[in-house]
Amino acid sequence: MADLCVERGGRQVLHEVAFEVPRGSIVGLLGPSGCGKTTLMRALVGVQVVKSGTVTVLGEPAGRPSLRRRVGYATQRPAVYADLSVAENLRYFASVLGAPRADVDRVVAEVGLQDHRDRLVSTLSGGQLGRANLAVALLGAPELLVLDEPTVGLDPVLRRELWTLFRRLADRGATLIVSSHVMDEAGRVDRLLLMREGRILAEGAPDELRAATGADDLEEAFLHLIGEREEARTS
Ligand SMILES: Nc1ncnc2c1ncn2[C@@H]1O[C@H](COP(=O)(O)OP(=O)(O)OP(=O)(O)O)[C@@H](O)[C@H]1O
Repeated sequence: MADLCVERGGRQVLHEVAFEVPRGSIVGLLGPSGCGKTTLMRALVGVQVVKSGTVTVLGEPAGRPSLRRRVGYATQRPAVYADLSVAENLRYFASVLGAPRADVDRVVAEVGLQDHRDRLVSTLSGGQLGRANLAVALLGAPELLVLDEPTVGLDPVLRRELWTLFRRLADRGATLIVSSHVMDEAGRVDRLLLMREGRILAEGAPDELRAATGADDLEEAFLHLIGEREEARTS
């Protein structure tokens, strides 16, 4: 991604964003609410109108039809049908995506919804709903997974299970871009992109960011970087 600028509602919400993501790695997109994480992800999957800049995904311009089956996207707001069961949703999306039917069982197990597969989506809890939404993105075993806050509303045990799943997928060669505003999750990724106000404030491995700022934890490192930026702006 190079020099990406995006305007929404007449206001610039991404400013010259540039970064590269190594294949087979998990990259965390971290930043406060409204900093532009979702907009950035939308640009990656090719559903965001961009003002300028280039977005290349798996060697092709973002949004190419040929990328549809190679990129999985889980939006923050669940995009599954409330009046269908979990399995019915997955069978439907599998057929739309041309994914094998056997994938339905695989993804249900991966997100831990085996006991709820025949429940109507409208009767699921928030965490179960989020996992059903995530399961759709896993259909067809895409090479790139773009996951917008996939662990929101989950208890710590489920969050840990999902991160174990993300790591397993990366070990199998998938690339994952995962957004979060929970700092304690940030340590689980290979690389972090710290965002603020539509800009990438810093990027690097969690340990590198901690070392560079002399901070004990990532929250402190983030605050340190913001402080540095403010100082540079006012001096
Ligand atoms: N449809 C829209 N029209 C106008 N402005 C928008 C629209 N969607 C988002 N924005 C603005 O763009 C900016 C970036 O929003 P975005 O959703 O990308 O942030 P985010 O970091 O994903 O936030 P959150 O963590 O709360 O989801 C915000 O200032 C937001 O108000």
